[in-house]
Amino acid sequence: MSKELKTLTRQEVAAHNTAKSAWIIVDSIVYDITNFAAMHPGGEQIILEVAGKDATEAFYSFHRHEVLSKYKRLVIGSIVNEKPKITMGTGDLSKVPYAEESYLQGFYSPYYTDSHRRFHAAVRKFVDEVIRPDAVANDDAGKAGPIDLYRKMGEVGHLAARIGPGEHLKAFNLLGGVKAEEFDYFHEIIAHQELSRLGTHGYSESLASGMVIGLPPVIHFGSKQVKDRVVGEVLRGEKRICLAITEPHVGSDVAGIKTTATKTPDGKFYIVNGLKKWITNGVFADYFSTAVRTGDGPGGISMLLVERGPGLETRSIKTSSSSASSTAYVTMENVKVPVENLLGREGMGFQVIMYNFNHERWVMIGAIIRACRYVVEECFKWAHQRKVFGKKLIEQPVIRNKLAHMLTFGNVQIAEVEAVQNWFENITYQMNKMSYKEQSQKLAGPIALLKLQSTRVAHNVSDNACQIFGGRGITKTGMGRIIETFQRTYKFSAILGGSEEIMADLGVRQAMKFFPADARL
Ligand code: HEM
Repeated sequence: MSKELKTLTRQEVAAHNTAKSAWIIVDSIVYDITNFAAMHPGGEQIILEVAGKDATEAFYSFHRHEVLSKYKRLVIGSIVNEKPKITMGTGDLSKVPYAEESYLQGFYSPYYTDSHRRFHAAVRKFVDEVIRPDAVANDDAGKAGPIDLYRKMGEVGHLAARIGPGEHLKAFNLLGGVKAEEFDYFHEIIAHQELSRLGTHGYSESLASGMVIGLPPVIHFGSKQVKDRVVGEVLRGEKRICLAITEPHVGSDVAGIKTTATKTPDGKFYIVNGLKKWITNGVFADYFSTAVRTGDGPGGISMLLVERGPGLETRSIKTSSSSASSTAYVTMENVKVPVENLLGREGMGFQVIMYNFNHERWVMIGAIIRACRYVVEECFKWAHQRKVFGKKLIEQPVIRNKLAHMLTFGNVQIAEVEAVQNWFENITYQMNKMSYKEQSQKLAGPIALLKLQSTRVAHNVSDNACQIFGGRGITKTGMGRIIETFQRTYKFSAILGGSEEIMADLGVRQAMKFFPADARL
């Protein structure tokens, strides 16, 4: 039974100013901390010092707003004729400048329509209500999203949305009432970015990052028989898939993979032997879209859908991210795979892998930009909450300068996060307009360069955010939680899907292809 809340005057609260009866006011709500004080993680004395008083400012100097929702049991009432000023409802848009993409903060956009806004509002609500409540605890505990959460994501078409526009969407009632026909890459990126906004890198990764890169090879290159069996069950969240390309000795240089697939004499199976490393979601995956060697050289690479079974083992790798991402070391020893599970033709593996690389990198760019934006929001809030040397941080020019560096690019006043966002939207628009073939020809270079630029921006954002948060920026719990996670995990995007160095080289090499023969200084 819920307890009855009182309406109290500030004088009434002031009378409860001792350890025997201690009440405090935080944002017009009255908390009875009498029994809690001795258990208070920040210490008994500090909290009793404000007994009987309005402790709003003191509270927000040391705690995230979410602490209050965890301690609702301490609430006994509210101050007469006052209402909370700090309202953060689930699913709400942030009003902090630059905390949302500009189309969500009252600016015009040539790209986003009502359909995108509807989709955004519904995805945000779903993520905040269904996924967010356990995200931090699971990320801390290294626990991946459970299969029933996958199923919920499947039911509302969130998994299908993360694979992008296409026929596969027709089987789902998409969030926001969006029709499969109107769904484009701007819708898709919303589905990815809202997970990035959780601020729990490992846990967010556990929610189907493996599928985002592992399922497209099946959709585009699988035989009808394999597709009919696998695509639906993965998109409904019943089974899970990952992409298995990298090996202990092979990272960005895919041509060097050593895992072999040899046909049995009757031609009915491949026997797969080899090792795969850094396989996101591999720990719990049922399916592995796997790069194997069926011959020599780059033309000897093929893609196979390997299913979990005898001979295939996975173990968790501890990375800087939470173990929730379920990144795996995979051993395949004499794993028997039906030849029907070949994705594309034998020797076509390189094309199958490359086919999805642009999309994968584009997803990663969208995710890291959104994570940067979240960090900027945290810094803005913190700079307004935190007082040092008698002033709010935001009143210190040095802090404004650091914030400016996140929002600006060097001395040129172009917003760093906003700049990459704008280039990103331009590329996304090209993806909506171009055929897949045209995208492959024209966008590999720009996407590579933008990925490089976005992770460099992330580097600067992380660095400045850490300085602004000080010790809290390197503390896992409390005010700096998001910053600590970000500085520990942004490097994933700078390495996975092609390292910054490879991206730089690829970007310039692609531009060279279009360099006119008659151009001279
Ligand atoms: C409803 C009232 C309050 C509740 C439920 C509460 C709860 C908590 C919790 C859960 C933490 C651990 C924070 C974390 O690591 O996430 C904490 C830390 C702390 N609290 Fe409170 N608190 C309350 C009020 C206050 C007030 C009024 C003050 C100061 C006057 C205060 C001062 C602190 C300090 C100094 C810390 C340690 C912060 C740090 O590690 O940097 N608390 N409190």
